[in-house]
Amino acid sequence: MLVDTKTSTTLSHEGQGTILNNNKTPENLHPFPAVENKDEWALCERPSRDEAEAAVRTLIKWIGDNPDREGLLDTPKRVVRAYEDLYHGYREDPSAPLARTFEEVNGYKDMVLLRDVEFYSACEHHMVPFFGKAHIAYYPRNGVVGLSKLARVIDTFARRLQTQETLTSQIMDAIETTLAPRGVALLIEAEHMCMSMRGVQKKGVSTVTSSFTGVFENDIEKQNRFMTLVGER
Ligand SMILES: Nc1nc2c(ncn2[C@@H]2O[C@H](COP(=O)(O)OP(=O)(O)OP(=O)(O)O)[C@@H](O)[C@H]2O)c(=O)[nH]1
Ligand SMILES: [Zn+2]
Repeated sequence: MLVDTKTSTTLSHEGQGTILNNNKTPENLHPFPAVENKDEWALCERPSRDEAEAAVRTLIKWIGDNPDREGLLDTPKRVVRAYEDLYHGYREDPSAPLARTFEEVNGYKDMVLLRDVEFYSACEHHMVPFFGKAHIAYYPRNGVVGLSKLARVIDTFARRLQTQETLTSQIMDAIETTLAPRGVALLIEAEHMCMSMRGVQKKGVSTVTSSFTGVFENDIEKQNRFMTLVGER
């Protein structure tokens, strides 16, 4: 627990965000929560742009360079702008893309599969990229969803600080909760740069996570069909 003396607000650093324990609602809150810790994210406070840029200057000095030399003068601004792009998932509602479904599909009820959806994320331990492909399939219940919307859900969660396991489970939860299909299958394969360019330095390791719900869960044949359609790796 930390106490912010400027505002006399009690802050806690448990979980993914800074939690304001009073009932005030500052204007600069991050708007959209991850599915499983909704209350926590709804209360996550955002520092000012100036504070974020000052933090980048500090890191430049920490690594041993001079933030006042010409080539680095605008770098804090660029980094903060790049972070807005790289971490845009924090400002997006993961359930929004799935809100609209199409029922006029002539009764189509079989599997819909998106194969090889490229994504980029960053590991929450080192803030270093991990990237790869997601393969996602579902059996429609009441209608189908626009294909790009499933890719948007993947990006909304990928563009946050993540572990691959959490990413997998959050994508599944969002689809289950919002679309409520008869079943969902998800396979994610990714390379973690924190394992290849630093630390243990093992290049080319593919980490694979998977999750099956609904009609996929206890049906090995459906799981095998999904894996066959995804293709031999
Ligand atoms: N389970 C899981 N681990 C991850 C993921 N991304 C990175 N890691 C691992 O997170 C671990 C963090 O380990 P720590 O021992 O706390 O940190 P560290 O001292 O920097 O570890 P090294 O990476 O081994 O140098 C490492 O083993 C990483 O490979 C992920 O998505 N899921
Ligand atoms: Zn890492």
